Amino acid sequence: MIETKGLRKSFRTRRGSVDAVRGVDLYVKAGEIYGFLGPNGAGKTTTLRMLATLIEPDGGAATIAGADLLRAPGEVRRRIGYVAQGGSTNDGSIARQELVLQSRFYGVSKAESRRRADAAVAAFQLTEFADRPCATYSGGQRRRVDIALGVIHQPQVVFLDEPTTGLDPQSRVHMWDEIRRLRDQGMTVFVTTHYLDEADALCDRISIMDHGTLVAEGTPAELKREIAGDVVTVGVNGSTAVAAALLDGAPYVTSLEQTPAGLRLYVDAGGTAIPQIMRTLDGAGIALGTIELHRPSLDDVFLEKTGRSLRES
Ligand SMILES: Nc1ncnc2c1ncn2[C@@H]1O[C@H](COP(=O)(O)OP(=O)(O)OP(=O)(O)O)[C@@H](O)[C@H]1O
Repeated sequence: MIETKGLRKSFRTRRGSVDAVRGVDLYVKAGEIYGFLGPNGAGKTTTLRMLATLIEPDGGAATIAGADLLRAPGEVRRRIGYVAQGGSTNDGSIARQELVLQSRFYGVSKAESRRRADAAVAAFQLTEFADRPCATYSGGQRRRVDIALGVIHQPQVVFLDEPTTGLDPQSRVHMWDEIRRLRDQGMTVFVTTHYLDEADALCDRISIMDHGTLVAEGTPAELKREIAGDVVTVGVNGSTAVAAALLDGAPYVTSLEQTPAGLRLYVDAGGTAIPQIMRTLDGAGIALGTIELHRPSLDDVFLEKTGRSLRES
């Protein structure tokens, strides 16, 4: 649905030039939620704006929903929706009217535009406030209106630039449901985010960008598995040294450390290793105190690829 090859963009500044995007190859499948993750200034928005035809790439190629970005940007524009970081509503506008206008803008008849606006008001749960000015909406309500506006012309692909930034946790989760609903209707969703938990919970696949290039791509689970497997911490009632001797060298344990709290085991897959660890200890008459599974986070992936933490950057 989206394919790019060597996409790049530099900006001239007073001090010289900034290579914002330095050759990005992306492949986004139809009907998936694709997350684009990276620290501030990584080049996410610049990439998104190129794909949404808002700025011209300096080089490379891209096809979006079957249309060529460089040769047929007008065609790309008709097939996509774009929701900017700050949204596009102003305080005085009224959601239902804006939805009708936006639909009319895409050449849809008045009657059909009204019908679509009513359907969007129901689908995005805007009924309570859709006929009041936007100035009176909460942050989450306003973001829902922004997204409803971005998809009123029923695009094949929608680009969402940080749709949940600034929302409280409950509104963020609500927004995830809205985004999943778009995917379930067959839309391809390309979403940028700073939030690791969001990328993890929401996205079918993600890529991580840093300094204008992609440093990792895959499903959240694949990326996390790729780096380290899982960690299981075990506390035993009795001799930790005996438990360590029993578990060290077990085929399902990659490596093992003794810690003040007990044992730290590195395993390929915690879900299968935990029952085996429990059986081994039980068979030797060692009473288990605690056992916990820790899965590596996307931050660990970023740390592994770039040498620094996404949270700190
Ligand atoms: N119009 C511009 N002129 C000069 N430099 C720019 C321009 N737009 C972006 N940049 C620079 O390009 C780099 C990438 O910026 P971009 O906005 O794409 O990053 P981002 O990953 O979206 O960051 P954020 O998460 O903060 O939105 C940054 O160094 C930024 O300062």
